[in-house]
Amino acid sequence: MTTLIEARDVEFSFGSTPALRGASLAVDAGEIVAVMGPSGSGKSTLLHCLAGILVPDAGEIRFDGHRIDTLSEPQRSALRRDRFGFVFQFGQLVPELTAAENVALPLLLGGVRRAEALRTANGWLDRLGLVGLEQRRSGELSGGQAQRVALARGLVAGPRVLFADEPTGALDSLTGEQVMDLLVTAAREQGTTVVLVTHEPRVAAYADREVIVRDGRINAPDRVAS
Ligand SMILES: Nc1ncnc2c1ncn2[C@@H]1O[C@H](COP(=O)(O)OP(=O)(O)OP(=O)(O)O)[C@@H](O)[C@H]1O
Repeated sequence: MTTLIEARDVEFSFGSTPALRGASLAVDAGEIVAVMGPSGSGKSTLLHCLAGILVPDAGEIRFDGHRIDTLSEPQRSALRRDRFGFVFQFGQLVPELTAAENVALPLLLGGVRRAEALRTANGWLDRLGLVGLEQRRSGELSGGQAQRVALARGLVAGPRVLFADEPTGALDSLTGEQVMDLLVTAAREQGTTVVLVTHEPRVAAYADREVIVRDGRINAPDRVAS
């Protein structure tokens, strides 16, 4: 297996509050990893460092063998746009845009023409069971529907890595499991690597592997020796 994303001895503080205190983790290409741990242990901060949103105070982050923590903000922003997809707890759809336009957004930002971007977006909405809702705005969707739109937007550009931070956190358990089913199926079909932050064991059970963050460190061995 090839390591696709790696954190080595990563430290990060918000002012005087340490959030990561020497976190190390390696995720293989195509792997689905659930990051678990108590509230405030550093899960979201770790995800943000792995995704090049936050820059660690110390340690290294590698994507595909290359350091990303040393890149400039425009370079990291381009990397996020071109290689990574994101799904957050509250879909964070743009309320003024339709479902199809929301899904098309990453393609439009990547320079794809509008008609083609919307065609691809509609294909994803279809795949995630949202036919007929293409023209709805986020205020006209249920929580589960909005989260499926957010998932479509996270996957539409064919990212190498999907970063999902509590993607089912705002959903009831049945709707959450439907979203996880769709997420895992789509990721496996595309070979997309997934880093999933969750505090719900039922959600983590969809992953290939669980790691536990405690006090800013990865507590469990991040890999079972084979
Ligand atoms: N923007 C911020 N400003 C200041 N402190 C922060 C900020 N974000 C997080 N922290 C602190 O950093 C530590 C780690 O937070 P983080 O959000 O990574 O934890 P988490 O494990 O994802 O928590 P939860 O499960 O509650 O979402 C906590 O002590 C938190 O209070």
